[in-house]
Amino acid sequence: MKPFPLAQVPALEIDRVSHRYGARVALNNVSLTVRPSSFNVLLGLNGAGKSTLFSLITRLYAIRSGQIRIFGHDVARDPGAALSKLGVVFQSRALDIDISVRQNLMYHAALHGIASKRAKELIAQVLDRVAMTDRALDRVGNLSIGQMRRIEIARALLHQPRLLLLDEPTVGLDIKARADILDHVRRLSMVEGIGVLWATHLIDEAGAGDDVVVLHKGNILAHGGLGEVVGKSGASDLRDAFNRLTGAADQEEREPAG
Ligand SMILES: Nc1ncnc2c1ncn2[C@@H]1O[C@H](COP(=O)(O)OP(=O)(O)OP(=O)(O)O)[C@@H](O)[C@H]1O
Repeated sequence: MKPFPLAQVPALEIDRVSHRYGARVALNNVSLTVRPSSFNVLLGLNGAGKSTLFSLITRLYAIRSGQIRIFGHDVARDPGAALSKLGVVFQSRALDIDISVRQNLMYHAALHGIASKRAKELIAQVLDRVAMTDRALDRVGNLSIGQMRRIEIARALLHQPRLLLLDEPTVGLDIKARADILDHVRRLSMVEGIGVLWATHLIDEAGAGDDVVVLHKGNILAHGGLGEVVGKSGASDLRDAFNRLTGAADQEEREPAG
């Protein structure tokens, strides 16, 4: 990973975070950093711990071990300041399908305490960012799944967050819609300087300029630029690197040292 300029506070810092459900360890001493203006692909198979990590970052679950900071604000101690900088697109559907796109966004703006006049300006901006301006008055239920995803992204951007988390945002989308959404969010990170953490099990969603985090059974196995992760594991491409890293970890689990 590129070093931080001294003045640049990380968008997200996860510092030695662990989480258990009863006896099951879901996250084991996880540390990772997301820089502003960077696109980070959090790669993990089912059960890797991606959703658990997102639940801790968003305070759905209490952080029992370790620390999480958003632009330097500790999520546990200073949640208001930390969460005001955060936008989230969860796996589950977040829109009311019986009302229009604009009504959904007005409702979300009201939840964030944004006054109606300002909300209208922000809604125009976010719809433009996801190329959905012409659908503002449509009932959400009439949109395709890909278009709904774009509106969910617009909704997450409404309060102008500087860090955006997306949990498996392309589930259920066809190849074209997937590529479009990836492209939109990559552009947001580049053009607007938003730090993005994009959780997926789809290896081909990681692109050449991205940072990659490999999470497997609650452990971070690699974190860095895509080229660096591939190079360090002696692999030919990211798929090969992922298979080598997770295969070696599984082997170690079967044959613990000592
Ligand atoms: N509420 C819960 N109670 C008990 N175990 C849980 C609970 N939620 C998750 N787990 C376990 O914690 C581990 C991590 O799950 P998590 O949902 O965070 O993974 P994930 O990477 O998001 O997977 P997926 O892609 O399938 O959603 C798994 O072993 C899972 O079975």
